[in-house]
Amino acid sequence: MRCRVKICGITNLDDALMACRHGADALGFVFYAKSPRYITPERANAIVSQLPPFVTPVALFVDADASLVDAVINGSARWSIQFHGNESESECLSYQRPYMKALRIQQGDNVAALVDQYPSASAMLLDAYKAGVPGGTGEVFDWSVIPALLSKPIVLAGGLTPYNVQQAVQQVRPYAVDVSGGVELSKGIKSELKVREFISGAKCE
Ligand SMILES: O=C(O)c1ccccc1NCC(=O)[C@H](O)[C@H](O)COP(=O)(O)O
Repeated sequence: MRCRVKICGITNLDDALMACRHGADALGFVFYAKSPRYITPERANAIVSQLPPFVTPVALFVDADASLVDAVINGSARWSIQFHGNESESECLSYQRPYMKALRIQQGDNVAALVDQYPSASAMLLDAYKAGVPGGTGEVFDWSVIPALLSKPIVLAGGLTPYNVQQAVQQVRPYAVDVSGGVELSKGIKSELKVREFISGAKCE
């Protein structure tokens, strides 16, 4: 089964359409004000309204107020959600949208038990842990801590690049891979060459 690709931290229409042209399956939009990839709900919904079909926009939050989540998802029925903070399953479920829950993995974590805490999630995103940095760290975690069989599709994230994504896919066999910093020219601005190479490397059988 081919590995799907989410390009995260989209901040402008040109990068969104470029990623779609190269085969991105999902685009991530960061609604966390401290991130250099932060985008307003209005700008994100303007981009989403111009996306081609068969690409999923993913709204990314870190322990956000319901008012912010609603301001984003009420702008389009296409939104899927990624909860990247300490959100409980009941909070994630309350928005009645398909969602992924991100887990920031540390050595010694019982990954299977953490995944099982979100039975209603459509997938679990496994990311690197860095104290004080909720995501977009650019750091890889030890993929060997990921059990071969888990109760949910896995989206692998954290420090992926065009140079390590093929190894990541072959070792972990995730449902999808996710990248933000590894395909950028600068924070929030994507490199077409890196995006093209990343997607090519991720989707090779
Ligand atoms: O991308 C961000 O700036 C970010 C900030 C705060 C919370 C989450 C964030 N990104 C979430 C993602 O899904 C990233 O793609 C993921 O953390 C991997 O980032 P990177 O290591 O830069 O590829």
